[in-house]
Amino acid sequence: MKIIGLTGGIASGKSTVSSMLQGLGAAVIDADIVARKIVAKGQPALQDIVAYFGKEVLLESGELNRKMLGSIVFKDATALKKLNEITHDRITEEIQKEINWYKKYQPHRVIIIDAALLIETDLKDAVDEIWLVTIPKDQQKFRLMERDRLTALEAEGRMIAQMPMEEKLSYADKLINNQGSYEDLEKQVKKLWGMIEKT
Ligand SMILES: CC(C)(COP(=O)(O)OP(=O)(O)OC[C@H]1O[C@@H](n2cnc3c(N)ncnc32)[C@H](O)[C@@H]1O)[C@@H](O)C(=O)NCCC(=O)NCCS
Ligand SMILES: Nc1ncnc2c1ncn2[C@@H]1O[C@H](COP(=O)(O)OP(=O)(O)OP(=O)(O)O)[C@@H](O)[C@H]1O
Repeated sequence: MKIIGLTGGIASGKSTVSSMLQGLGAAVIDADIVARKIVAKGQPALQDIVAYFGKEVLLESGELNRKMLGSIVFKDATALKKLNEITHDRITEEIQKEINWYKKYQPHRVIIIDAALLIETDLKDAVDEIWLVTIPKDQQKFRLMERDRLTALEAEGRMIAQMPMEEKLSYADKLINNQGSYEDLEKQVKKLWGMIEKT
């Protein structure tokens, strides 16, 4: 079983690529979904978040107010660092558990770990290969603003919270260029999938 780390900046197209790979037969673990799971109501990570950020970051239901926490951390590097300290080890641990579950109960030839912060965290050590989705900054910003209905300033805040793409290049085993159409993207994904099938 091969474990591939699929990474790239926010809104570069990772989820689009991972759903294409899922269609071709890969199992996908999405770090954003895992990140939601570990801050669910009653989880220790949520208690740590409330202890640091205060009850204001909770909705009336007692769940995390993600929009509010996002608006705090993506314009305050110290707050983001604290949130990362609370969440990252727990996310990596949960992903490792999910990998083990797949190995035991539902073996797949390929598992994709879809994670924006794969290189920035210990997750890079859990994968056999790193695939990087690349996109020019302007296009990334445009797609991010469109998808999440963000202002230019909000989009920039999220983009600069991540390692620049140029720095990620040296970690990548394969590059996927998402500058073109969905069809261009799918062609590249199918080609990479074909290469795995041959190994
Ligand atoms: C700040 C939070 C509450 C905002 O929630 P929201 O629902 O608005 O966004 P969502 O979780 O869907 O993330 C969207 C994208 O933002 C980017 N992002 C998320 N967290 C971070 C972070 N800590 N640093 C940099 N970029 C991040 C990623 O590209 C991610 O795909 C949430 O992102 C969070 O809890 N982040 C900390 C956990 C984490 O690092 N998750 C990313 C795992 S790879
Ligand atoms: N080739 C493409 N042409 C046009 N739009 C695209 C293309 N690829 C992706 N998109 C769009 O760009 C946006 C970002 O893509 P996607 O959600 O896959 O990014 P992501 O890297 O998973 O983001 P995140 O880091 O937030 O999880 C989405 O609205 C998606 O539909």
